[in-house]
Amino acid sequence: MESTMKDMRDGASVLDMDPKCTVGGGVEDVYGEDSATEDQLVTPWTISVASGYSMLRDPHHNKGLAFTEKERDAHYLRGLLPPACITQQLQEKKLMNSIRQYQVPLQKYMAMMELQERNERLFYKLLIDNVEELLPVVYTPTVGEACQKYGSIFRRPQGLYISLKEKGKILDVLRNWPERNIQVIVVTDGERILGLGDLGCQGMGIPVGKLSLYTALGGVRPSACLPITIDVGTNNEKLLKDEFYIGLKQRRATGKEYSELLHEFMTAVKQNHGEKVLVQFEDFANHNAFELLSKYRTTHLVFNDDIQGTASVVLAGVVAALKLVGGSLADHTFLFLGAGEAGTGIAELIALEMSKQVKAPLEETRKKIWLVDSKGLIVSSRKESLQHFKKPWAHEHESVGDLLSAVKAIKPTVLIGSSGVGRTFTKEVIEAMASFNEKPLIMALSNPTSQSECTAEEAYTWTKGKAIFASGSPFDPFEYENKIFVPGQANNAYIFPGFGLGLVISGAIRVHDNMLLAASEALARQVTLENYDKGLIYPPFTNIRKISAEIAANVAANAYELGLATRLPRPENLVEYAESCMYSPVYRMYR
Ligand SMILES: NC(=O)C1=CN([C@@H]2O[C@H](COP(=O)(O)OP(=O)(O)OC[C@H]3O[C@@H](n4cnc5c(N)ncnc54)[C@H](OP(=O)(O)O)[C@@H]3O)[C@@H](O)[C@H]2O)C=CC1
Ligand SMILES: CC(=O)C(=O)O
Ligand SMILES: [Mg+2]
Repeated sequence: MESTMKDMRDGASVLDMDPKCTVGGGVEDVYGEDSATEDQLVTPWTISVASGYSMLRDPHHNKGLAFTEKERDAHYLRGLLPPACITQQLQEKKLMNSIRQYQVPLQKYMAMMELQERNERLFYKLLIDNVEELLPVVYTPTVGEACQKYGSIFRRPQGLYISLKEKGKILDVLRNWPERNIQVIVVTDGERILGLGDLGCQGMGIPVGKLSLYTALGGVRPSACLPITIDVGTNNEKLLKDEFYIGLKQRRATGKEYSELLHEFMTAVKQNHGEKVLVQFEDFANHNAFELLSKYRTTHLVFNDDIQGTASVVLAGVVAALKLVGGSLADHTFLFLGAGEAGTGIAELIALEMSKQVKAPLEETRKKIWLVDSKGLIVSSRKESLQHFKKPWAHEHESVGDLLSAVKAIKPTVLIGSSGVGRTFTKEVIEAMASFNEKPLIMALSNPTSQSECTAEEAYTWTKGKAIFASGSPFDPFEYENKIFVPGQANNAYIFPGFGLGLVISGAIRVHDNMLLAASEALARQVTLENYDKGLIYPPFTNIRKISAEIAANVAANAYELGLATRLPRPENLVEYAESCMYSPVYRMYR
């Protein structure tokens, strides 16, 4: 092989070589791959210089028709592109026109993924400039369907797959990733993908989607983002029987086998990427999620989006809603349907904020918060049999078996859905909320749209327009009795991009609960009077980069106060500093 390479460098023509080396119509079997028999090993050579044809195929550098005349000359692009030179703005217009032609959301998703693989900057330009329109395409709800069908829409692998097969070799696998300066990893094991359950290896759509938001909404460079799926098998029978399933066809590893693999992963991450890489756990089932978070929060920079990010975004919405419904946090009574990661995570952060505000112990403020799980209201008589994360919520009360009875018994002012089960806020439940509340706050957090506890239309009509409503997946504005109601989107996408940016720019080495409060506070104060007038408790996503910079600055400030920041000296103006660090998708000019 070496002599062949040398001949090439010395200018020997491919045609001078043994013509028998060429098969299947090819004329350049420079590396002898075609001539190798099937069981003969060959080296998969790659050309790494970004110029000419390879530059057009490289999504980090490709600009398509936006390459200027000068660039076309300088980078061997003449003839490889049609003559027209157009601007990035025109490319954007053309692509938006074409994406809008697709009627099926999954087709839009695939068009966006194809763009991301072809021209990364254009992908991010589109996403940033059209965020309200494209968020439901690259994120919830469409990403849920994409994960369900990942096996059949899968073209090129995105992200890094670490399966049980890689046990003992995870550090090597991490080193296979082409980028070196990773700042944020989003990792899932695919067991609780949105409210869609165990999608195994096909859950990869989630880390990929979350990280595109890290870049588009939070300004973290795409090359600093690494999506990872850990494949320990799946208990999804349908996938196990699917011949096109892309993951390990075995039931999920549990216990020691699971925790050893995860430990090897966490150790290798720190070894390969250092102390300051942020690992965001995403869509793990709750029987692993809480344990992973508590195990690694003291040794790594880790954050569980479903427990902590969701808590921060919901607290912000509730605090903002106080301007509409009145009273302080401690004046309200909360009832959750769903006592898992999201439910108990939110409950704990609300109780923490309340305890800071009223200077009362957490044990006291928790009493303002009630949760219902699949077995009914969580009460003290159930304590022995409850999972550990539910125990703090087992208050004194008689048994209550269902949500409607719980609503009638507790009379909450705020009703939060985090069950993953669609249409569980029935007409009776919502009417009951409206019967004893002037303005009931109703949050249907479950994703995707099919799992939402109720629709915006149901919340507004069943409360006769009294509800303040927000949901995890977006709903269109709804007209009721000649008034337009605009539902907010209570989704952790408001928090994690800015939160992560704040950790990155301050060089934080650990996540502290106060940082979640800081992020929440920064988000709540972005809601304007104009937003409130429309019934919104979150600012629109159109301003998300500004919002993310504010969140990042607040989180970073907190990291400095707590002595957890390593980027010294502390920048004077953290908002400006955060903004200056944010990735811009505008094309760079090439020399
Ligand atoms: N909007 C957002 O930003 C976010 C939304 N979510 C959404 O929240 C949902 C739940 O996520 P997560 O908390 O992680 O999931 P978990 O599996 O941890 O928790 C689900 C909870 O819902 C309960 N539950 C399930 N079915 C019913 C039912 N029919 N009636 C009453 N309770 C029920 C479960 O009860 P039991 O414990 O008895 O099994 C469990 O307590 C998902 O749909 C997810 O997409 C999650 C994170 C962020
Ligand atoms: C939004 C999110 O993280 C979830 O639904 O799991
Ligand atoms: Mg999630």
